[in-house]
Order: sequence, then C-alpha cells, then structure tokens
Amino acid sequence: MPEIMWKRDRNLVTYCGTPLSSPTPPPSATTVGISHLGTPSLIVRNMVASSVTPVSQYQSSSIQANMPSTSPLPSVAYLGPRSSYSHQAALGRFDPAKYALEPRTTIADVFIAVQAGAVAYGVVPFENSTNGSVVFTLDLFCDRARSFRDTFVHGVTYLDVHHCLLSSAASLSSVARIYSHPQAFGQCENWLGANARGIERIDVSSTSKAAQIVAGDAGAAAIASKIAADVHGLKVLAANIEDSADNTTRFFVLAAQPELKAPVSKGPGETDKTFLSFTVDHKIPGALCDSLKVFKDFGLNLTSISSRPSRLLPWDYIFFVEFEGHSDTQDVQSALDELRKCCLSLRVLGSYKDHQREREEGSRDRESKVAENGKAS
Ligand SMILES: O=C(O)C(=O)Cc1ccccc1
Repeated sequence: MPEIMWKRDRNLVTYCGTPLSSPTPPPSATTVGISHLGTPSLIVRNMVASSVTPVSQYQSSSIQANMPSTSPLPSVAYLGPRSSYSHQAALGRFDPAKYALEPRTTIADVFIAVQAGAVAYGVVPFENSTNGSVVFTLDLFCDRARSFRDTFVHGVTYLDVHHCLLSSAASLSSVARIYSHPQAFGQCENWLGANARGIERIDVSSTSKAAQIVAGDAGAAAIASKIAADVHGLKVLAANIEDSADNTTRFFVLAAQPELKAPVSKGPGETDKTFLSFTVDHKIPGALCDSLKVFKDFGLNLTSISSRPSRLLPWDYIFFVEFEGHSDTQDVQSALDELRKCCLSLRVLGSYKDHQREREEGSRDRESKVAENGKAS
C-alpha cells in the first residue's frame, strides 16, 4: 500500500498531487424536519441510496474516518449508521443528488474526516432544546490535542426530533435492555421514569446504531426515530416518547475553512452568528465577567454560552460563546480585539447564517394561535 499523503493547497484537497475535490458551497441553511424531502418511504429510499456501506464495527474508526471519499460528488460525513438523526439533518441540508452522504462511526470521526479533507463537509449535533449541549461535540471543539486547527463551523441546520421505542419484541414486558445515544436517553427521562424503571440502559454511539444492534436481539429495545424502525425492520412499541413535544436539535455543518465573507444579503429571519472558544486566567477575580462585558459594551447579543473542563488543571475551563454578528465585520473585529486583551486564548470557530429568529417567530405564531383558540372556545 502506498503511503497516503494529504496536503492542502489553496483550499483544494490534494491526494498525491491530484485534486480530488474543491469544496462546493452548501445550500443555504434549512430548517425544521425533513418533510420537504418527500414521503417517509422516499426518505428511507434516499437514506439507503445515499449511504456507503458502514465499516465493520471491528475496524478502527480513526483509520476509516480520514479515508478519502470515492464519490465524484462533494461528500458530507455524518454520525451514522444511516437513519441517525444526524443523517436526517444532513439530508435536510444537502441534496443527495448533488452530495455523497457518508456515515462515520463517531462524532470524532466526522471531525477527523473534515480536518483531513476526506470530505467537503461534516454534520454534527451541537445542542438540543431540552437536553442542552452535546458534550461530545463541545469536547472536540476544545481541541486539546490541536488536531482540528482547520475545522470550522460553516452553517447550522435544525431537526425536529421525535423519539420512538423500537424492538422486535411484542411488548415492553419482554425488553431487558434499552440501547440509545446518551442525548436520546436524556430527552426521554419522563417516559423512561414512568414506563421503563429497572430496565438496563446501554449507551451507544448513535440512535441508529442502537436500532442496528436491537435488530439482532429480541430481548432489547432502542430509542431511535420512526425512520430507523423502517430502515432496520423494527416495530414501534411507543411513539413520541420525548419529554418535550417541540424537541429540536441544532446541528453544525463543519468545513475545513471558515466562511470568511460577511453575507451581503440575508433571507427573511436569517441572522449572522459567530461561535468562539476562549480561556481566561482563573486566578484573576472577575476575569470571566470582564470578557463577557465586552459583548455587552459592543452591543453583541449572546445566544449561547457553555464550558468544558480544560483538562490541563482541575477546575480550569474552556468557555464557548455564540453571539449575533459576523467575524468579517468591523464591529465584531473590534470586539474581538478587546476580548483578546482579557483572554489567555481565543479561537473563532466560525461565522454562519442562522434561521433561529424565523423559528422563534414560527413558534410565537403557534403560541398565539393556541392562545386565540383558547379564547374562542
Ligand atoms: O444518535 C443520533 O441519531 C444522532 O444523530 C445524535 C443525536 C441523538 C439524539 C438526538 C439528536 C441527535
């Protein structure tokens, strides 16, 4: 086997000197579910058609992760196997006629594939409306080993998430084990507390992985989507078991270069956002407060804040902030210059368009319709 050499040349990914793919701009951010893709059976057919065969679970995932795509189309890596929520989010954003959607075993493998230039884009879950941050993804953005220096957030896409309990067992009384992704367990706590007390819970890499395992184990069930039930030939023992009816997950679209230009025109309801990580000197009282005050002073509205342990020292943290504004504008650049003065380190992880306002307006519409309906009855 010849040694595989990757290098980056003016944003073209080259393999032994031959251009393989030039990143193609993705379609603009899309929102809410995948219903626009057609009937459930069409979606399932697309999922089957747009997937390459998942690698055996015994093969090292990191070797597979940075293998170049063999498709002539620009490729998009997602947390697989097929029928995961990440796959559904990727299908909502990337037309499978124009992009080759490729499953990866873990979220880390998606980052590895993007960083290596093996794919043009990656789709990873970032945060959930009921269960908060996806810590696996935040930990990869911490980039403690400096492995993902060229991996940036390029866009956002949203997915309405409705969980089901899937099994080949006739009823819950024959189920001894439930498999799922930790995020899915966290989004179904009420249902599990009321209906599945004492049943063992087993964390796996994705909900569709759980469905795949359960397809071969009659004493087990998976928390996954209705689409995963169809793909893996499982029965739906219970539907819509999520704690919150408007359960939504936000996914980041990753790419190996930042989206540098501030968009000249924005669609209705679109907002520019920037995501960054920073560290402060924990020995200085008020260091975090000083850094957050910069956003206030520059009139930049924060939309998300989270932290992960630095793993350098106990109780030392890396902070993540998302705010409204684009890093390619003078306002934001001045704020970042000021922020650098009170931070030990700062990394802009990407600027992108978001449709959140439109979604909020949509949910306000729903709320006012419910209120009007309440008055009328
Ligand atoms: O496990 C999956 O299917 C994923 O894509 C991760 C996830 C899990 C639960 C809700 C949303 C995304």
